[in-house]
Amino acid sequence: MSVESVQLSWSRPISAPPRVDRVALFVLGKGTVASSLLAQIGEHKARIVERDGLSLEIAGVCDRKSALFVPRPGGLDLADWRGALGAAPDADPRERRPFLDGLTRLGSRVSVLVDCTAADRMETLYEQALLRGIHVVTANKKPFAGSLPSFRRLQTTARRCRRALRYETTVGASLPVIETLKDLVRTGDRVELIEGSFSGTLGYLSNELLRGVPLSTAVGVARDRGYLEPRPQDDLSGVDVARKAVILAREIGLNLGLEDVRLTPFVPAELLAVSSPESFFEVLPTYDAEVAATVARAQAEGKVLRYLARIDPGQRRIDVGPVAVDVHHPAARLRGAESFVAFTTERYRDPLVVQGAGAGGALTAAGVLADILAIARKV
Ligand SMILES: NC(=O)C1=CN([C@@H]2O[C@H](COP(=O)(O)OP(=O)(O)OC[C@H]3O[C@@H](n4cnc5c(N)ncnc54)[C@H](OP(=O)(O)O)[C@@H]3O)[C@@H](O)[C@H]2O)C=CC1
Ligand SMILES: N[C@@H](CC=O)C(=O)O
Repeated sequence: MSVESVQLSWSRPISAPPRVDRVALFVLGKGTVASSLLAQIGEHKARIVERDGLSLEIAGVCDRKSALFVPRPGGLDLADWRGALGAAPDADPRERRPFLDGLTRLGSRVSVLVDCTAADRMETLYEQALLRGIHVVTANKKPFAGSLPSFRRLQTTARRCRRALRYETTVGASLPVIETLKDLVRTGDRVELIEGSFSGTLGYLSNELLRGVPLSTAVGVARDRGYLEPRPQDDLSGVDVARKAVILAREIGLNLGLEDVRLTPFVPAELLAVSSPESFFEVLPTYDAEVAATVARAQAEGKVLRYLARIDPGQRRIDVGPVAVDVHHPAARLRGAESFVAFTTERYRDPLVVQGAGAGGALTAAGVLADILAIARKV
């Protein structure tokens, strides 16, 4: 290369205006996580343009009943997205393909389907998105803890289509649990044990029960703070923790599913038989005394009640349930809605521990946003 051509190629980027790439998002859900995500995008949009050269545009948003698609540069006006969605026509949640096609037609540099629901059978929609060149970011655990063949097919489709499928927030909200585990596996470490307290909600409830707060009161506060699953029975049955454990187990190559988890619920089984969330909240106070007595028994023995998960790859075994731990146990020190995940590996004989608040709309939304930005910055 001549001196002249080097000077030319240097002078161009310095004088050119910084490039801004459009990132089109289609958001599923308008609940705790989705609404925090839209608020955060609205608040940080200008800074993200300036710092990362990325213009995040909401091309569409939907709930169970309606869907709104805004096929114009700039996307949805975030000042009144709720009103606009409220006025949008009804749309069958099983038929989202036209929105995916619309998203690809926008011609943005990056398109992302963002799932902030806990809906079943989203695997099909994710595959349809990936096949159209759309990346997927999701907080929904079900597609990763459900049918093993569907989960593996999804991973293969993402790889084949060279599109990202990111689900960091499915375990520990915005805590860097999944990427940490992926890095251990990618770099050839051997995971010997994964243990921890995977539920922000159950961590919070355990702490409140220890302070003498009735279960029903504590669950009400957890709901108001946005910690609970859309179906609170999923938290209190331990199924939400079991899903997280299955997700982590599959990351280390274990072909296990929910049916393999040895699960003991957080609350008496009869309470979990109540089907709707509304009736669940009604009958909850009936169980306050029984749950308080269990906590008191552990306290009388100088122990602390925690809800823990343990994944033992050697035994191909997952255990999830309440454990009365010694006061020196790492889980005994957790505060508020904190979670922790400890990885014992060939390299980390003293476990590598990820710990911090593990639930809540703002934190989870920040994790979803981080996943979106990680994709857009790479493309
Ligand atoms: N809250 C938290 O701390 C964390 C949550 N998560 C996960 O994030 C997801 C969302 O949680 P959260 O925001 O708290 O739940 P919410 O109940 O607040 O919101 C769920 C939203 O999903 C919408 N929805 C349900 N089914 C569909 C569908 N088929 N198509 C479009 N929209 C649908 C609901 O619509 P409608 O409004 O019509 O009912 C609702 O707006 C869950 O999977 C949860 O496990 C993950 C980590 C932490
Ligand atoms: N309900 C869940 C939310 C995050 O996954 C929890 O409390 O951990």
